[in-house]
Amino acid sequence: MIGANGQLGHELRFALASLGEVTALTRPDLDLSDASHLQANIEQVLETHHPEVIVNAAAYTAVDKAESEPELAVQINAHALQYLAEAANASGACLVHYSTDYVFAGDKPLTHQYVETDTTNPQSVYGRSKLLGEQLIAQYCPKHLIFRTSWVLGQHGGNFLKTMLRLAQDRDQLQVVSDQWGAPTSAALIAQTTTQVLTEMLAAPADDSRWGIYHLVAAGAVTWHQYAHYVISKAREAGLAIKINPQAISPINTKDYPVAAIRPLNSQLNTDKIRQNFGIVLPNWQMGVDMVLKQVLATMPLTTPVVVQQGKP
Ligand SMILES: NC(=O)C1=CN([C@@H]2O[C@H](COP(=O)(O)OP(=O)(O)OC[C@H]3O[C@@H](n4cnc5c(N)ncnc54)[C@H](OP(=O)(O)O)[C@@H]3O)[C@@H](O)[C@H]2O)C=CC1
Ligand SMILES: Cc1cn([C@H]2C[C@H](O)[C@@H](COP(=O)(O)OP(=O)(O)O[C@H]3O[C@@H](C)C(=O)[C@@H](O)[C@H]3O)O2)c(=O)[nH]c1=O
Ligand SMILES: [Mg+2]
Repeated sequence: MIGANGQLGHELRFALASLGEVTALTRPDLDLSDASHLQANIEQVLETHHPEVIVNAAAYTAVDKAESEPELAVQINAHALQYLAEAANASGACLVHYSTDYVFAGDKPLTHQYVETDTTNPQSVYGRSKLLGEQLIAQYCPKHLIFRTSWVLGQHGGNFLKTMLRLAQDRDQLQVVSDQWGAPTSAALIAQTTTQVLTEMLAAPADDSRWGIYHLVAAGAVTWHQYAHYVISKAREAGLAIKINPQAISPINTKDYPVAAIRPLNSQLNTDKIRQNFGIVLPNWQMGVDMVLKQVLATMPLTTPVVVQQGKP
């Protein structure tokens, strides 16, 4: 597994262990930005470990920063994957990879979800780099699984949930966009589902029609504003010293939150394909958010909830 120190990488370390021995590689073990040595380095890694499955959880994920360093984002999220896919294919290994809702423009009506075959049209450097990565993997390694997910949160690494908890402790005002819709999806859910699909596919022939691309997101949809409100309210109930009153989290439009990269307004991904091919029914986004919130709060100082005694003057 590559990218073992990311949000998803941490969860994959645990989940994949049920399939066999996991080699968890981090950036110093294999640097995907090292274009001139990458092909040789990948071959070396494969010769050393002889993996049956290569899972790539490494990526350039800084969406706004990518706008100012597109070459690096495209190297890590796309060009590096051509070597990986070629080497996987040559060795007979299958390649598992992750992509994003940001490959879509997000201009579909909000009453509709994106399906795997919908036309892609990324609006950001990050989205374009991830789309090119998908295409290179599909071209160079037919035995692949690409899981498109969205709004990932986990115990380890940075994410929106942690950002909101930090801001809610420091500020008494917050503005959060309320016109982008998607599904927060926990890294643990992605890792468990990957393992479940892989368990089946490792027994499948190289030409099984189920290799390919799948949407893998929690069920339901929220705006970032609703998500922030949910997390901050729950953290306050749990005893975190929240400065902001949840009523002071203001919904704003995307156009009033100027950032470098354009995000999709509709990030809703349809998961019928993974259900039809593998019988996997994904839980609501709240389940993963509650779980991660509990894990994150366990690392923070909480005030003892005030016990109100009843029946006394
Ligand atoms: N985060 C999200 O909201 C979403 C993520 N995805 C996709 O899911 C996958 C996992 O994302 P997530 O776990 O959140 O990402 P993280 O940003 O948490 O982790 C990415 C990992 O990639 C590693 N990495 C970055 N550059 C290189 C490099 N040059 N060589 C080797 N490793 C590198 C990082 O290493 P280091 O720890 O050293 O920095 C980090 O451990 C990615 O493919 C991402 O595009 C899809 C939808 C949403
Ligand atoms: C911190 C903050 C963000 N926002 C907005 C900006 C943005 O539209 C939205 C989410 O902010 P983030 O910077 O966390 O979002 P972003 O980094 O774009 O998250 C994306 O990451 C990549 C890797 C993916 O693949 C996507 O699925 C998605 O998870 O909330 C506010 O409105 N107010 C705030 O105070
Ligand atoms: Mg981000």
